[in-house]
Amino acid sequence: MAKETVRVLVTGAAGQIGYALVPMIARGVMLGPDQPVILHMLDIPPAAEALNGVKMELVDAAFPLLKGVVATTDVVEACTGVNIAVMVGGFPRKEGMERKDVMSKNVSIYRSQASALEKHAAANCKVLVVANPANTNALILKEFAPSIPEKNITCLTRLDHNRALGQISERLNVQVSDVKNVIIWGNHSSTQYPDVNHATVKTPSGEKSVRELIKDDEWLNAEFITTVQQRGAAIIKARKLSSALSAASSACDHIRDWVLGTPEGTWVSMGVYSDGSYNVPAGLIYSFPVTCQNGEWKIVQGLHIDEFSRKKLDLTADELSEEKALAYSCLS
Ligand SMILES: NC(=O)C1=CN([C@@H]2O[C@H](COP(=O)(O)OP(=O)(O)OC[C@H]3O[C@@H](n4cnc5c(N)ncnc54)[C@H](O)[C@@H]3O)[C@@H](O)[C@H]2O)C=CC1
Ligand SMILES: O=C([O-])CC(=O)C(=O)O
Repeated sequence: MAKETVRVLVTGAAGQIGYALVPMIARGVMLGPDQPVILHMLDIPPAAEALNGVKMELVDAAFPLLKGVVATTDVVEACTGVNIAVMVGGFPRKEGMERKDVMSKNVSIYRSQASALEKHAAANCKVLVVANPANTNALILKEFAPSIPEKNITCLTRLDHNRALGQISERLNVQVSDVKNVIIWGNHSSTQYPDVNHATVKTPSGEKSVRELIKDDEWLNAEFITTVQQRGAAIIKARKLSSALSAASSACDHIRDWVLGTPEGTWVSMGVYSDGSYNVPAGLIYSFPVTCQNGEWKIVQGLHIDEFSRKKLDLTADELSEEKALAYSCLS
């Protein structure tokens, strides 16, 4: 039997991530090759003409799974009936800025869009915030949409997770698909902690730990971590624009695994509302290792956290607490 059509909202759809993301969704990369979709695309009036151009290209591409396109600058029309909301709209940082430098502009957008989603989205709508500062925008969205269950509001750290997999695979000269269970803890910022202590690689002689194979703790505890933390800035330096295709692809990975489930024995990183696991303060949107089943994520429990890691988990939590305070000061 054909599946019921799913409505997917992409905000900031005329921007560069939007341009990479909407064709992926229309091709089934996000929700599967048998899932029909209707795309809702929102942008602001100065981008209306460009947004219409994206809509024209979607029509021209004749995607079999694409059952309709709503392209609008009206937030209510954009949010009405959506099952999945990917929040990309906002102001990206430029070279030399930290992600929190775009705070005041973006938190006020997320506050107003929270209300529209709360009132008009489908019940049980799943929300992924991509726009920076991603964790804090998601927290603001959660606080100003109290009737959306907190488990439905997440932010993107899958790009950082995928970057960590990529660095390990390059270093070991193995397929990226054979590396798994890295963890991104904390903020989608330069304080995030990419942790390989539980990561493994599939080898012809079975699964081996990444530390055992790399045999270079100095590299793993320093250069590897800063490379992943600074990758966004490195892309901006190289492209003069922030990452787009990798962000779009990772957003698809995030939603796909959330909706369709993570493979047995594999976890992924998602920014989710902290329940105090691993002594991370409750009330922050913090990136944890999660597994997903039946459309629900669950934080992986019981992983050993050594002293080095503990400090890093706390440092990025402290930054998120500061961001939360700063966001509230921008709103008042
Ligand atoms: N979490 C992550 O891993 C990543 C996050 N990002 C963030 O994603 C966001 C988007 O990046 P790009 O697509 O490169 O930026 P962009 O500037 O190309 O596109 C942003 C779009 O949002 C639109 N927009 C602005 N205000 C809006 C509003 N109130 N409602 C709807 N649309 C609005 C703009 O008109 C523009 O079309 C940025 O905040 C960027 O920093 C980027 C890469 C990775
Ligand atoms: O660095 C930026 O501003 C864009 C981003 O979030 C990333 O590439 O991780």
